[in-house]
Amino acid sequence: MIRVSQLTKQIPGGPKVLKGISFDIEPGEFVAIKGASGSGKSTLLRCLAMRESWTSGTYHVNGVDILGKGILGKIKIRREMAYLEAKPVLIKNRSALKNVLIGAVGQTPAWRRLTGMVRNDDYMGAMDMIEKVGLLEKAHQKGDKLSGGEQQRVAIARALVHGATTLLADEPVAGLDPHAAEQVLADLKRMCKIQGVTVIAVMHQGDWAERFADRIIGLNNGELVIDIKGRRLTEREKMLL
Ligand SMILES: Nc1ncnc2c1ncn2[C@@H]1O[C@H](COP(=O)(O)OP(=O)(O)OP(=O)(O)O)[C@@H](O)[C@H]1O
Repeated sequence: MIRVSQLTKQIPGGPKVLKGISFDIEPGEFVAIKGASGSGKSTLLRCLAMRESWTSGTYHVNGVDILGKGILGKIKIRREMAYLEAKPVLIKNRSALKNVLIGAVGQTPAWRRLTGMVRNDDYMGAMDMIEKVGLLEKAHQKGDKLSGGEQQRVAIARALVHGATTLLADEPVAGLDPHAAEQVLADLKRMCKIQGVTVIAVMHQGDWAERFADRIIGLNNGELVIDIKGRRLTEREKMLL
């Protein structure tokens, strides 16, 4: 379980971007973060990924005090949680399969990324995951020949093959056409349901959050103003975001 208590983020000499945010997230939940531009969504996600320092608050993952553990806490987060950017960074001249096998920066040793060397028995796991994200027929296509949605699905497969149990995705369907966006979100949902993967995704545009997420957390000016499960936002709640 992910337990965040009183997370505050003050930019030195600047604004207080997050103001006492608290929530618990169970394994296998698909949580969407909504809020207007500048409300603090990306900062919250980066704090969960430990890519941004916390000004105050406590952060427990499966009972481990992440902030109390210093660098070891950061390593645990990097190992167990994958941060997916809106535009995933793939190695352009390597196939989807190689990209999944080699892993992302921070997940895989540099020598392995540079040489592209992989163990034979890793292939099976990677192909399984590529099949789960519906890209079996594109497994040997080069990274730069994949569409935006396919690249995002390779990034999801890559994160899961390398042991991530939580995906932190910042606008994973931004810039995708509706069909591709639907495929990416359906993949994420399937991973939650079948594999028990936890997904926390910034999804402000359209009604994607209502359609795919189990739960919506809403931010307004750095404060958590909405936390609902299993239903759509009411008109009044939409006005808060
Ligand atoms: N390093 C920083 N220095 C100064 N201000 C910052 C910094 N990081 C974030 N902010 C400010 O904090 C606020 C929240 O930023 P954040 O990127 O988290 O918002 P967001 O909700 O993700 O916005 P968007 O939907 O536009 O991406 C913004 O007003 C932003 O300008």
